[in-house]
Amino acid sequence: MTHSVEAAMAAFTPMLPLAIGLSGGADSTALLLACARRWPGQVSAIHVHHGLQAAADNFEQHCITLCAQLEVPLTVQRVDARHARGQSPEDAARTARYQALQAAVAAHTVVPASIALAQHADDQVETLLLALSRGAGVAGLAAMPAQWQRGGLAWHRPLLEVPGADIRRWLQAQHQTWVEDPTNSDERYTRNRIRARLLPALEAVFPAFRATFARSASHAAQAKELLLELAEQDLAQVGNPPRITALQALSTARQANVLRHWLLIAHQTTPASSQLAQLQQQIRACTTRGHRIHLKVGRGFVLRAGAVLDWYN
Ligand SMILES: Nc1ncnc2c1ncn2[C@@H]1O[C@H](COP(=O)(O)OP(=O)(O)OP(=O)(O)O)[C@@H](O)[C@H]1O
Repeated sequence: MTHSVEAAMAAFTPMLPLAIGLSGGADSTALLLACARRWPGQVSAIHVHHGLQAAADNFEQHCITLCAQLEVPLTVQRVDARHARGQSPEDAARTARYQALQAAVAAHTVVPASIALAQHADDQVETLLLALSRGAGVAGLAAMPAQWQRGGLAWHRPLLEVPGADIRRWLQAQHQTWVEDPTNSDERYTRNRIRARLLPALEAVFPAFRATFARSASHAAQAKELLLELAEQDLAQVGNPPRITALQALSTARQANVLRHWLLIAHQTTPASSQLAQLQQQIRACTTRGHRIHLKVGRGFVLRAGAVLDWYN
């Protein structure tokens, strides 16, 4: 089931004070308005000024006007979101935004206990479809969590079960304006093509897709947790660096799971599916003293070092 803005707000019980990540678009404008009414004097806003588009100043101006009208303290954090090679502009902007939100929280006069972002049910479906289009595993299919802890703060997405159109209708009913992001209609971005072309088709074929896709994402999120627990136990068993004979004693799926975990937590790298398959084949074939393993994996190489696997880059 999807929820109305009112129902989602009724179910939202963050630790106060609360900061809202305010872009100036419809969704975060609605979230700020609803939260400022519900917890007067306990809500602040943070706007990250990307300087990416000419429209950035309009967003900032809207945030200043809205916060003044609601008597909500606003921090504007400027960032340089230029993207590094191999990183998409959207990813760079997102990473810079999370860092800026965190930095702005520390600079706030009243440090909030929680921070809320305004992603909604359509955003969740888009994230899930993007994950599917990349061939993601369970971790990607888990899509966006409704809450998590990071940097001593509780992060929330209270509108994650509310359809985007309902948020806009709610805002119109409150006679509240917002700024339309001009890049939202730019179909060079995959996310926007999904929104413009796929969501209407899904609506026609599976009218309940927002709720059912969200259910799948939460099943995947649960499976992701189990895989993580198992990987932690298995890594403790095979050791870090992992012993080859201990890896060989695991089933193929479990071995893949623990190898991915080892590479991520010990070396901050993620193997491509084909690299992992090759590595597993080498582990299987490693039955003699002289068997060499030396494979490109993620950002570096895995090699055999006697009885264990090692990694370098
Ligand atoms: N420039 C920004 N400054 C502060 N928070 C932001 C900014 N951009 C996005 N956010 C927060 O992250 C959430 C998700 O961002 P995203 O870019 O997916 O949405 P958006 O289209 O900007 O949404 P909205 O309609 O709220 O503006 C937003 O709802 C908002 O809470």
